[in-house]
Amino acid sequence: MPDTIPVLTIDGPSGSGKGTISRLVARRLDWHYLDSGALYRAIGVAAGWADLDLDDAGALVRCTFDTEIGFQEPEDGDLRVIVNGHDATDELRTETAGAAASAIAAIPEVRAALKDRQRAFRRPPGLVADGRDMGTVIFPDAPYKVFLTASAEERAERRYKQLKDKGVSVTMDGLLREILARDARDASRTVAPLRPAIDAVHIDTTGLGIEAVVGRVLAVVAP
Ligand SMILES: Nc1ncnc2c1ncn2[C@@H]1O[C@H](COP(=O)(O)OP(=O)(O)OP(=O)(O)O)[C@@H](O)[C@H]1O
Ligand SMILES: Nc1ccn([C@H]2C[C@H](O)[C@@H](COP(=O)(O)O)O2)c(=O)n1
Repeated sequence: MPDTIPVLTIDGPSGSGKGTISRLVARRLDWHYLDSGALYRAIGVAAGWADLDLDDAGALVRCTFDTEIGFQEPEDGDLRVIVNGHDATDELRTETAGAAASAIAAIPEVRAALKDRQRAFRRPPGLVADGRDMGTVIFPDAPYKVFLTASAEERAERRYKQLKDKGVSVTMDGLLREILARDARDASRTVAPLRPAIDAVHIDTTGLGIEAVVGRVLAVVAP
């Protein structure tokens, strides 16, 4: 039987604004929110804690089954991610965790093991799901699909500003290289590569402010 709970999928490359926009749109719609990248990041961080080799697919698949991941959303604060009972939110947001997540996400059995956990987020009155394969693999029947992009330079600038505000020392060149490497790995893997669903609305956010993007995404749900 088709699932009648509405889902808005927001996919796109790193730094395109998926997380920021998805959270704001979910709040405006009063829908649930799934940050699917946080699940892959959590496995990456748990694998690091257990000192696992990122080339050991078997160990990473076992780690995926064994890792407990919880989300807490305080009324006025950012989403907190709890990994095996520890608040790992800040560790999850590092570039190291992002790169580990991207490597682990290329393992088909890890992706398969996370499918049902992601689909369980589909609860009334609706869900905004952000990631790389939300519209293509996890919620292919979603009635609303968006693919966000922005130039690699603008995405690197956004990340630079974000990290600088947090007091993290990085260079624009280094960030641009990391973004291009992550784009290439996420788009070239054989299972669920980063790509738009054929029925996704494309929004290029280069030069667009956050509120303008939120408005365009909301217009996809309620034209
Ligand atoms: N349209 C926009 N204009 C300017 N800055 C933006 C815009 N959208 C997002 N940002 C900023 O860019 C940074 C990265 O955004 P965000 O983390 O939402 O991207 P993302 O696509 O979820 O990245 P990742 O996939 O790596 O988690 C944040 O600091 C955010 O505030
Ligand atoms: N649906 C998803 C979500 C994330 N990933 C992988 C690929 C990303 O580089 C990495 C981190 O995601 P982010 O937090 O930056 O959105 O996790 C994926 O393959 N599929």
